[in-house]
Amino acid sequence: MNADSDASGGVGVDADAVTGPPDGMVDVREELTPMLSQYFDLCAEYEDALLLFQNGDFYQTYCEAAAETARVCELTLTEREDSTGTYPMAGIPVDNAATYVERLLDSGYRVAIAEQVETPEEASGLVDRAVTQVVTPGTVLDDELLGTGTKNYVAAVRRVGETRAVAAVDAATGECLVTSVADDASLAAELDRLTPAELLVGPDASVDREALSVSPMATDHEAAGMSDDEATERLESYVSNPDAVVESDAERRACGTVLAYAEWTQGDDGPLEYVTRITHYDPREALGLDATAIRSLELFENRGAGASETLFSVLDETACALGRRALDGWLRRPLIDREAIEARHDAVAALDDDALAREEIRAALAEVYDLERLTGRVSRGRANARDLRSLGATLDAVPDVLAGLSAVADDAARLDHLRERIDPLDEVRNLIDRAIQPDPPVEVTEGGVIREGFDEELDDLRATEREGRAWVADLEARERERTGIDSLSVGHNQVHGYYIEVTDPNLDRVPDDYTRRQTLKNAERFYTPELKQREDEILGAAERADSLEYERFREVRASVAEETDLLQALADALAELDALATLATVAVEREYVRPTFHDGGVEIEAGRHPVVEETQARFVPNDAALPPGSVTLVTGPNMSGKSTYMRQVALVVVLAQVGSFVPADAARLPVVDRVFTRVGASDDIAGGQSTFMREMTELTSILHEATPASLVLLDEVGRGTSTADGRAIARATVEFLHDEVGATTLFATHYHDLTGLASAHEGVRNLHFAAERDGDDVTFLHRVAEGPASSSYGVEVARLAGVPDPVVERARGLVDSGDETTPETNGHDERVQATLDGATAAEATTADDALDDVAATLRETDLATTTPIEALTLLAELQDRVGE
Ligand SMILES: Nc1ncnc2c1ncn2[C@@H]1O[C@H](COP(=O)(O)OP(=O)(O)OP(=O)(O)O)[C@@H](O)[C@H]1O
Repeated sequence: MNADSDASGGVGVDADAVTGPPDGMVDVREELTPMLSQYFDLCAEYEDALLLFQNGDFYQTYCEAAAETARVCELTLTEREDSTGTYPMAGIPVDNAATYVERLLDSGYRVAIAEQVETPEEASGLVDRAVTQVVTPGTVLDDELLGTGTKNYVAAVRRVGETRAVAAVDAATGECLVTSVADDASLAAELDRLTPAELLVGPDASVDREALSVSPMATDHEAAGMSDDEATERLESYVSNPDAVVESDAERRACGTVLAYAEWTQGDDGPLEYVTRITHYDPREALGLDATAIRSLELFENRGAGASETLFSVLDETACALGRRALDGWLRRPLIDREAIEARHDAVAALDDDALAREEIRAALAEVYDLERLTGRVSRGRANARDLRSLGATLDAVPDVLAGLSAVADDAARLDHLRERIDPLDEVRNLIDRAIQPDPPVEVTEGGVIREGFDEELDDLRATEREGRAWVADLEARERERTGIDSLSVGHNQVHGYYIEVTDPNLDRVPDDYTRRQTLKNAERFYTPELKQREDEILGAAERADSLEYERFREVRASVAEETDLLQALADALAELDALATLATVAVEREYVRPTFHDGGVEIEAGRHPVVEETQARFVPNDAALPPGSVTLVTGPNMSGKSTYMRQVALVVVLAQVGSFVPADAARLPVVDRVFTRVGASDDIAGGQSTFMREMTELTSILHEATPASLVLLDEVGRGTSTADGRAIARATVEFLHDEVGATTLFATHYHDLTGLASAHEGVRNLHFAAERDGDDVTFLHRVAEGPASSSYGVEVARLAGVPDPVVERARGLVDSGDETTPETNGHDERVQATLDGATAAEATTADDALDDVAATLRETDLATTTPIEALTLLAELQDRVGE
């Protein structure tokens, strides 16, 4: 059904041999013992999952699945004997299954967990087992397996006509999103942005997985909800009026499919109660950042060796997990609605100004647990008493959050809105506080969960139990006195319960009402009718109290679950507040300023790179003034700061639209619709495609998709091919962007002659970075300046490095004979013009190639580490080459 996924569902090893009914049992199917027969059936029912079969304290696997589980989880492979034969067996301890399940997931398996759904006492014969959960990469619920920072989506893609719809569910929080796009490229971009852990592709749709930069597990699932009717029905079990949520049949089907699958993974017993919000969004309502841009701007991932700082890590001063995920989402989808952006700026400004209120809010938010996921667990009936306590503690913090929020001096509409939405849910809070013990055990069936005073019947039972135990505790003293045996003792063990122990020498003094219970080496153990009766009372009361507690606990949990909607709304509001307070904190700590918007170009005063400035002892701020639609060529030696500059411009733009203040002294910006990046070939990770091919593919999408409202960063386009071709492509690209696209562009290049384009095109401008001498060292000032870099900056750097004058002069002469463009004159001779016009004579081409060769060598030479002798040798070599 899933055209794109391979048969193994993305699993690395031969998953079919591991999942499904074990081959070794097929022939003896009818003779299997009832338990193995049950195992066999469940394997057959969940054939694309590795089945964990609970047997007491262990989840067992058999046959090939056992061998694979033992291998992946590094467990011992044992055997199980049965009348039909001996089967390999591997067991995972139920108590810490999470880490093993994680390993299985990492190895590409989905894991079906078949639990005992009745106790051996309840069972008549074989204990009943059922799959209560299928753990898949996209539907993991266990906190231990989920990072707190990001959402974990399972997504489904469906297509009707040209409409490709994507629906995604975050199973841990119940968030459900749906959207559509009109072509495959936008589909890939949207999936890249969602970064689903798991992907279902409907029979009507296709996804080019090669085009994705994420690699979700491909799921080939016979989900219901594939037809329009089924999907509608499925959707109606979540929202009463699906048409208010979905905008097309494709979206309806995508929602139906993803919900059906999510239900299946949760044991397939009806709608998931915690999925209360199905949100439709339009990708065009967010600033378009595709995976390439997210990667090259290092929003979440640092690509430098050994470096770990990213834009997210610099910003992430969030107080709680809710805020962390909100901030992550904001960074993936900056806004494009100016009003909405400014509303965030207003809120950040208000929080920025009021340090006291801000810190009060943040201190209160630090007490907030992961309310989104806790609520998910409560409504799934999976929360334990500790979870309820954490939920209660979160609600306890809410009045403080509100107090802080009310104290904020300045007005901001977003903050007002949050004040209205943040509801301490007093009833829920009181209920949890009254009902649940402050520090309850993990197990909810063994007592110690419900507080005294909450339930009279329970209190009575506990009192009976306590009195009984007190009576037993005093028994030893009483019996010693009655019998006169000083060594008499009262004890308890699991097998025999309470007993009175008398050592052999004293046995003649044992009273008549003692009944023998157990004989030891040097002593006898007895009970009395009264002790027996008390014991029964204690045990009876304890047992009834435990089960009553469990009952009460479930009632409390169910009434909290009734408030799922409100709890989720509260979680959303706290998340937003944390994200805003974080942006305010970062703005204060790192001296960011509030940007303003206008209809002109990008105007940044003393801008900084938010990440590089963190790692650089002295970061040099730079201005940027890019008229709308201009193409700015950035030249300068390697390591002079070109990439950093270009990225910092883009990051300022992105941050501003996230709602953040920006690292600059001032910024006036347009609202940008998309940020495109195409960075140097050398930065590419070797993929299946040749780097040049990849570079050209990326360039194609930029040239097709950029609009006059886009910001484009191009770093050394054309580098991956021959110099002549590369230069030609670079020039044609500049011209096309300038003449046809009109996107504001920053273009870093080593093709020096491109800088001549500035005189022919009004919108093409030059900026450069230069190097200077600092004592004996060459230093890069990292300061941007008008005009192109000197055509002979390599030679210039050689001079600064201390290469002897005659050599420098000779080199300069050689370069000058080819190209005399300098930053001062900003001119270009006829030869350059001829090259630009493409009308180069064969003779000139040969000379060009030699010069290109020299220029390339000069560029690649790291002068900072070149000794004078090496420089001399190099120059001699260059001279030879030009001489030829
Ligand atoms: N404005 C700045 N202030 C201080 N240090 C800077 C600044 N800009 C860049 N740097 C430092 O210089 C290094 C090189 O910068 P960058 O990578 O931007 O140079 P580049 O000109 O793009 O080089 P290449 O042409 O090799 O790609 C950076 O890693 C950073 O440490």
